[in-house]
Amino acid sequence: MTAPILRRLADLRAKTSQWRRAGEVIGVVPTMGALHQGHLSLAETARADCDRVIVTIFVNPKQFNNPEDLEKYPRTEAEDAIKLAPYGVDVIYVPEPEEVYPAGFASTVSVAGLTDVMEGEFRPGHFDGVATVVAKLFLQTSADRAYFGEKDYQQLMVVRRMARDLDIPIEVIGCPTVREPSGLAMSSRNLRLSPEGLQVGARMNAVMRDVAEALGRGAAFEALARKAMDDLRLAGFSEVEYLDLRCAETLEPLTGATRPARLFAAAWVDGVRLIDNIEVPPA
Ligand SMILES: Nc1ncnc2c1ncn2[C@@H]1O[C@H](COP(=O)(O)OP(=O)(O)OP(=O)(O)O)[C@@H](O)[C@H]1O
Ligand SMILES: CC(C)(CO)[C@@H](O)C(=O)[O-]
Ligand code: BAL
Repeated sequence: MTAPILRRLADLRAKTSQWRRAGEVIGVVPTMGALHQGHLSLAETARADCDRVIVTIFVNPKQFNNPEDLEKYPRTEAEDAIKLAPYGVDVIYVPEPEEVYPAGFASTVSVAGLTDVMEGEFRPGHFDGVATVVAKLFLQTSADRAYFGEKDYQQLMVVRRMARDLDIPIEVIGCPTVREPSGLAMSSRNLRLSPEGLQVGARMNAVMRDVAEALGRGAAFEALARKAMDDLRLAGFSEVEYLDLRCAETLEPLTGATRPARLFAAAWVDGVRLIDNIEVPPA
């Protein structure tokens, strides 16, 4: 059975206050819809972990630095509800825009430091939009636990910092990236890739895995990175925005796999911006 779709905060609160009174643990999975197996894996984990599960679907205009990206973002609400049916979620919260940003809305949540690099650098304003909407969704749902994908690893770190800094009593849980058999990280934006674009996209993870393996053998990042960026362009990416090796805990840049390290990339194909990140074994 498909879960009820609630569009009004008052209706959501009627449910959550009942659940809280009964002492039930509430989990939330925030999404922008166009659900795929990556999102569904978050719903599955939340279902196994919590008494009540809320999936939110809201295409948040404040986090899109690129108007064309916002306009082309896929919206597939009816299919999304059907895809969620087997996962037994309790409520799908699809707020009307004015439930999130009522007239006169004037506040921004901004996380410093972690947002200076990578996605923050190439998508100005993006993380202010994410932190603001996620803070609102945490407070609106009054969830005890929130589930985010490691595919957006920097976002996961930003959201965790925001919740701690603002004393929002919620545990932010990171879940592994779900991939296509080709290695391509599942993403709603993949829907906009041509068959050739899908093949190019898959090369991102393959190139990253080669770099991670060489780093694990003790190689220095600088030379590897230059070759890997060339490889990505040769594979068909029209632009490679970054290929960075960073500390998995602080996001500081690293020259080799000397600390818990992660490799991050962003590149364009078919006019679509793809991102990925993977753990790097210690050298
Ligand atoms: N392949 C994936 N594996 C695990 N979690 C994922 C995956 N893709 C997205 N998520 C997570 O789902 C949540 C909602 O993400 P979102 O709706 O932006 O989907 P998306 O596929 O990342 O879309 P896009 O990146 O194109 O905006 C986020 O926590 C995100 O990290
Ligand atoms: C967390 C999120 C739902 C906030 O709009 C979005 O950034 C996403 O889908 O990853
Ligand atoms: N996947 C993070 C949301 C975004 O790309 O805007």
